[in-house]
Amino acid sequence: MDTTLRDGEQTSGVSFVPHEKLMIARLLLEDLKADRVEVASARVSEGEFDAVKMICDWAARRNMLPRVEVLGFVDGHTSVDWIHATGCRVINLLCKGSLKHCSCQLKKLPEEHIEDILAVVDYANVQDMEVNVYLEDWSNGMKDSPEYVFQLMDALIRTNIKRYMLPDTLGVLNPLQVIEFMRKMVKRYPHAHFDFHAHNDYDLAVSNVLAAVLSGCKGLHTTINGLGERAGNAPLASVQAILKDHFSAVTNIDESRLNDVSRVVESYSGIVIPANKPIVGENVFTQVAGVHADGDNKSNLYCNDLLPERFGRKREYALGKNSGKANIRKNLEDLGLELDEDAMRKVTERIIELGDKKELVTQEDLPYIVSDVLKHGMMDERVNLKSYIVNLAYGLKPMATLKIEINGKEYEESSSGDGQYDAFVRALRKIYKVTLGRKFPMLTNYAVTIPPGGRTDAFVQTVITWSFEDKVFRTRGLDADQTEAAIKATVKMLNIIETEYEKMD
Ligand SMILES: CC(=O)SCCNC(=O)CCNC(=O)[C@H](O)C(C)(C)COP(=O)(O)OP(=O)(O)OC[C@H]1O[C@@H](n2cnc3c(N)ncnc32)[C@H](O)[C@@H]1OP(=O)(O)O
Ligand SMILES: CC(C)C(=O)C(=O)O
Repeated sequence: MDTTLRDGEQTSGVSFVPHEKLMIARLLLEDLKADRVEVASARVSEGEFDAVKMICDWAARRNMLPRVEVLGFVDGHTSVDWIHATGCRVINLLCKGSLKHCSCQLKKLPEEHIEDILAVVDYANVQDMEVNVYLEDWSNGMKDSPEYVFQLMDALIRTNIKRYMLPDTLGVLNPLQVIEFMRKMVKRYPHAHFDFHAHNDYDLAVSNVLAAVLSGCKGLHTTINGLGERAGNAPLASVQAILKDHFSAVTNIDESRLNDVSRVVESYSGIVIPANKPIVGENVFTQVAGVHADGDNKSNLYCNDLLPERFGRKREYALGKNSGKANIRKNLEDLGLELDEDAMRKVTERIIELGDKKELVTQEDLPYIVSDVLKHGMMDERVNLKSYIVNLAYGLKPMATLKIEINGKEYEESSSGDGQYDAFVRALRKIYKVTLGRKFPMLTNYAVTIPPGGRTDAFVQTVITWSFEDKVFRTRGLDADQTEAAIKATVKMLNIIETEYEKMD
């Protein structure tokens, strides 16, 4: 069960608007094929009600409604009515799984809490709703008050509750404890369906999920990118990969869509995926060391079962001070370029030199480096920025005017924009789209790095990611001025796409 839209939204700073929730629910159910999704908590807000209703309307049209779940509270009729009115037919009832929570938060005796839960379950049944229950703080319950957990379970097991969802609410368990506690539950209630809900406070969420699987638990809760309260939940991508590769488990998840869905959630949540996050991080399929690239060239010696193509990704070979000839050869191959041994040595030396100065070298930089090192016109520049002015004035919109030569012809254009670079790109877009009638690439990411040290004259590196037709590529600009660095990266992009325009013409 994926709970990106409920626990994932409990990540500090994350709030999805209804159409984003609907889009993510569709991706989870239709593209990734998650078995179940928890999309909200009841009573939260009007916006949340609208979002759940939109998701349920959509799911009902596709016969997926039983796969949509909403968390509700032990509050008489209130949560059940709220959820029922959205069209959702599954309530995940938040019950207290430790004596401490029952007595300190609800200020109830166990018998009173059980009575309240049974009343909600009865009412949900009358409304024809399926009921799952959370035993919130179950992990501490098993440590400190197991007799309470069993008293609760003994009462609930006599009802038609479908699933018992066991959360490690504060992420305090280790895998050995998960095995011990989960086995106790399975032994005492052999016919019950248990879900396990991990939290990552000790970075053990994924390990704990696997321990739960080994101990007889039947359902797992995950989120995209591991979003969730505090340190988050178990990330779906990692759990899926481990289940398949280490346990030969079969799930319905379509791995090839994991990366795309992760990117959508990254963008809607605003929580950037760490570059080293397994499966979906930017760097995890990039070999850096020259020895690795060499081994891959000879016999894929540095590849494991996590082949990037499984997840809709591609292996890359970084360029920098740890590069050897093999990294460079791999990148040249991708560009359809070939160099002799001497040229190869010179280009390798230059890349190492740049890497030593902390400069990032992208694949798109390679033709320029080759051209520069070999002093011949390999990189024939068909787009030249002749002149430009960008200005910033208090109280006025930034303006840009530029003159550019494209395939020997000069064009001039001006535009205002939300910032200097935005004005520059708008002027450029006018030339490409209006004057030349061409498509213009979409800027999908813009990353600025400033070396530490607080110097205002330091070089700024701007790396822009573009998407054009079915290609995604990055260009880099380096300058003491941030706007100029971005403009340099943009002109590199324009030269790269010239060949694409040629193919289209
Ligand atoms: C571990 C988890 O992730 S639990 C996730 C639960 N989900 C959420 O909290 C969703 C977001 N929450 C909200 O929008 C709000 O907190 C609401 C609408 C649920 C309640 O809001 P408020 O009425 O303002 O109460 P508030 O947030 O201050 O306190 C929570 C109340 O719920 C009660 N409560 C706690 N757990 C439960 C439960 N399982 N069932 C019923 N009531 C509960 C508390 O005792 C407290 O009641 P009190 O005010 O009578 O002391
Ligand atoms: C909703 C609750 C049970 C939860 O997310 C948790 O306990 O971690």
